[in-house]
Amino acid sequence: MFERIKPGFVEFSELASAGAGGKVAFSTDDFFATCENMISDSEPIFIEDKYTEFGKWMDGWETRRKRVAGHDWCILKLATKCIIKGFLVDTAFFTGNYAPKYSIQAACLTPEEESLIPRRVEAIGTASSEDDLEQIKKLESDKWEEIVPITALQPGYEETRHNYQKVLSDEAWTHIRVNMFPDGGIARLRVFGEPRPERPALTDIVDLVSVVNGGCCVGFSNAHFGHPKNIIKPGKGRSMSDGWETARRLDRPNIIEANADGTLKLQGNEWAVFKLGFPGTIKKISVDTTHFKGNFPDSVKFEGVYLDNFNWTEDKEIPWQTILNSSKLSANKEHWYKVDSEIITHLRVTIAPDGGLSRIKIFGLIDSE
Ligand SMILES: NC(=O)NC(NC(N)=O)C(=O)[O-]
Repeated sequence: MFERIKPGFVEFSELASAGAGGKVAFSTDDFFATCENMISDSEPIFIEDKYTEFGKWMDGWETRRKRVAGHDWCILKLATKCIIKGFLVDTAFFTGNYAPKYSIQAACLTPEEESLIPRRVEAIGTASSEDDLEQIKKLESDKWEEIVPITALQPGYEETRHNYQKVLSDEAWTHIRVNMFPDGGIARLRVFGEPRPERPALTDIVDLVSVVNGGCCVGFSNAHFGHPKNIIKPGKGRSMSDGWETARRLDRPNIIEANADGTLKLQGNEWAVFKLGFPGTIKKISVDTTHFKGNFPDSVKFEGVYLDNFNWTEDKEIPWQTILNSSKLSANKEHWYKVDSEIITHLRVTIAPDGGLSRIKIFGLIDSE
């Protein structure tokens, strides 16, 4: 194992992957392998003898060897407007064909500007037409700020594939432009950041903890198999690895005892705390244990709190208020609960005694203040 020590910014939500809601808006060349692969949620793989009619099948974005001036680039739409904290450029398996250098620009595009991007057709063996390139020039305004200058990449061997890059800008962006100099392949691009979406209308019922509405995980007790930031992503979980899964508690022999009446007495629990995108009141909760069959938690509890300064730290005494009393869960299923909370800024989800959740949703109304 050559896993490098990961930088702190990987704790932030990932906001470019397809599972988070990221999209490829444009790419200059998709000859060997399409740009969509670069934002796939799965880990890249290599299949020794797999070839397409265009060349070696590669699990990433790979362009042709350029025989004309210029470089290849693409535009990605992020899952939500966000402050970018850092990137992981993974060149896995691209060895003699990795992009030697890259840079990243970012912009906050209006819907009108976004509509200038030519319609994307995802297919290997394709390249953007002269018309598309002419059309997209209209977007090459001073809006694109360089947030990663031209930087060398390392090849996709196990010990060098993970190219991390910290970002210091505090501005919020909707799109990034990834430039490869001059051409080549990138297996995966991960964008870590803090969501900063536009405020939804006060009358809309929204999932206040969803990452696309600005929610983020700010603390947890255990994330051994899967990080709790996964459970606030949109859509269904892809597999167990796309959820929050704790280790089996080491005090297991003592955690499950029977009360005198035969009911279970569970001891110990695991928790995760989330900051909501906007303060609001919660009306409906969904807890989804999809994929967790032999390891769903026995029960779940939801609590909330309004913190004036909008900050939470583990060492603070927090006056948590119950929103959903401890409720039994079952395997591989979405559970719905009606609730009626005060205005909250933070949510604590407690599972007893341990196990995994796929997704949570808290539908409610944004506070008018
Ligand atoms: N063996 C290769 O990977 N060759 C080429 N790439 C693909 N995908 O065929 C290349 O050199 O760019």
